[in-house]
Amino acid sequence: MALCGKVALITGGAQGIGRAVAEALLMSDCRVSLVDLNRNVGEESKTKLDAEFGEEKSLFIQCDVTDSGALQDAFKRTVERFGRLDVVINNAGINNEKNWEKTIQVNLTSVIKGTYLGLDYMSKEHGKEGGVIINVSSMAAFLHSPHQPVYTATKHGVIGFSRALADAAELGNYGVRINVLCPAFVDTPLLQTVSQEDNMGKFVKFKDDFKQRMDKFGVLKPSLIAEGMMRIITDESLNGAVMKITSSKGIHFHNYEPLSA
Ligand SMILES: NC(=O)C1=CN([C@@H]2O[C@H](COP(=O)(O)OP(=O)(O)OC[C@H]3O[C@@H](n4cnc5c(N)ncnc54)[C@H](O)[C@@H]3O)[C@@H](O)[C@H]2O)C=CC1
Ligand SMILES: CCCCCC(=O)/C=C/[C@H]1[C@H](O)CC(=O)[C@@H]1CCCCCCC(=O)O
Repeated sequence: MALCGKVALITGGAQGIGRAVAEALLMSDCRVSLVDLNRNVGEESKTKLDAEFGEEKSLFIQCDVTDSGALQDAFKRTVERFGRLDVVINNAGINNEKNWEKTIQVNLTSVIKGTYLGLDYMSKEHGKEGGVIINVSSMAAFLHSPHQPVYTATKHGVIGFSRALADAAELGNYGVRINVLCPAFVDTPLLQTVSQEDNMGKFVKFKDDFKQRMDKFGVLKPSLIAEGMMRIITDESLNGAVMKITSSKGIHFHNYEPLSA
């Protein structure tokens, strides 16, 4: 996909991985809608991006992705403002084993809703021009931990949903590619939550073990995740792909057996 003039919507775009991806897209002359719950951080990020790329290149929309109406409205406002939609990145995520139902709502249910909204605005089924959707999972979907059972479950779910729908998109000629990105530990504010009782609940007692895993596996920079994301966005051959990003192997893909049925 040639990026100049294209429009991307990123949930959780105010900070961390989402923010790094927004910068990479703006550098490629895309226009970007940052959809995020956190108004303060979102407005701060928008101000910084305005100074570097120009005010007209981005939009910040305060939105809780678990509020279906607000998420629908965020897509509508993005298309009203920029006139099109080409890239959807369902990235907003939380780590909360105490309020685990919220974790399912943010990390899985909202990713499903964001994907279906992306299809509404981009699929050839609806007379649109096509595009690409990237759903953010995690290496927790491959290397589960005792500290995050529900977080791990949501990240497994993101992969299953995205790969099944990617096949449907191909069979149905939607013109939309659906792929998954699975980072290992990344240096963002989310990583701080692993030692907080408010987030981990009874699993907080494993916090030292968690930190040992970070020491063992290393912590990646958000800019590397943005590099992987840009590869998925631009490589038109990728559909149903699961990209992993780790310290030991860098950017690479998970190999699945071909369907035998
Ligand atoms: N940081 C890490 O080590 C890893 C992160 N991931 C995943 O990457 C994604 C992004 O995470 P980070 O950038 O690390 O986290 P982060 O905490 O730095 O950023 C997440 C953003 O999502 C927003 N958000 C949270 N709940 C929301 C809601 N209900 N509605 C709208 N926005 C909401 C936050 O306000 C925040 O700006 C998540 O899905 C996370 O699970 C995956 C693997 C590793
Ligand atoms: C919520 C904050 C942490 C989120 C990071 C994440 O998604 C966690 C993944 C870890 C899992 O829960 C336990 C782990 O060990 C996972 C990280 C695994 C990284 C493996 C890298 C292997 C390699 O370098 O080859």
